[in-house]
Amino acid sequence: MSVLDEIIEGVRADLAERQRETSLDDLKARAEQAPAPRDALAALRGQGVGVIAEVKRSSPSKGALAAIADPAALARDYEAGGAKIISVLTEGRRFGGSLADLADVRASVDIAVLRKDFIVTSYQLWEARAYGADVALLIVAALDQDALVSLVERAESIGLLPLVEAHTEEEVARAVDAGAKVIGINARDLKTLRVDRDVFARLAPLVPKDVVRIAESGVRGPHDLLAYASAGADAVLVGESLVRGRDPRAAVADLVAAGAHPALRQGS
Ligand SMILES: O=C(O)c1ccccc1NCC(=O)[C@H](O)[C@H](O)COP(=O)(O)O
Repeated sequence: MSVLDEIIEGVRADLAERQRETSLDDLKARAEQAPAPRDALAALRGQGVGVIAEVKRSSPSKGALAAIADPAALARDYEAGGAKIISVLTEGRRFGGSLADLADVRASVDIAVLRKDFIVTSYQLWEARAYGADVALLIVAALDQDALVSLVERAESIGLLPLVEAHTEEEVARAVDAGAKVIGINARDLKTLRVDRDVFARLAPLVPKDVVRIAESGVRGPHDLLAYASAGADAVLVGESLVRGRDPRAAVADLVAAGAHPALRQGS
């Protein structure tokens, strides 16, 4: 069984527990009460190469990364540093996250928030919206094509922007066929956990020009942002280097400054 399969097995077990506790109707009612979605697509299409800053306590590849007692305070630092979107890992077993983190972060910042999890059912999309997410991650490798298409449509119908994540040529083609407006290319192979930053440069040309391209994983500092930008990234998604650093606000600001360089993209 691959790491991704193991993660999803745990996600399904935890999901079954939550589904026993909260009916879909109750979840939909909560989603109705949630604050209106923020326009993440406009943010991503704005000037410069944007930064999506992640709240990440631990990971399967690195184990414990940072305690993060107050995810909302970290998110406010990210926002003050100029992040365009906050990513919140809500998977509990391997990443130490929760839906409570998502709600806390969303209530504490004025920018859009991504639910980063292993979404396999529409119930999780309703959860994402109910707890305040504006964007939801859909991982192509975790879904068959019918499920991917249906989750992209369902996400959009309830006001979530789907960020569709691909790792291979075939997965990029599936993301495009599913109608993704935003495609993330993850440098981390979810089967081996190896990070290969060159994957982005190889796959980005396969993404149509009108689709936002996000480079995910492996950003250690401005030099990696600039490399991804020169390969066509509209934004980068950064976790580990921000949560491990001493000053997350300054680290985001350094990335944002690099992404605002006049030689890079000027928005669409
Ligand atoms: O981070 C992991 O070890 C991991 C393992 C298996 C599935 C997903 C995983 N990470 C999720 C992510 O995609 C990253 O958190 C995100 O791209 C940020 O990456 P980084 O800046 O390298 O922490």
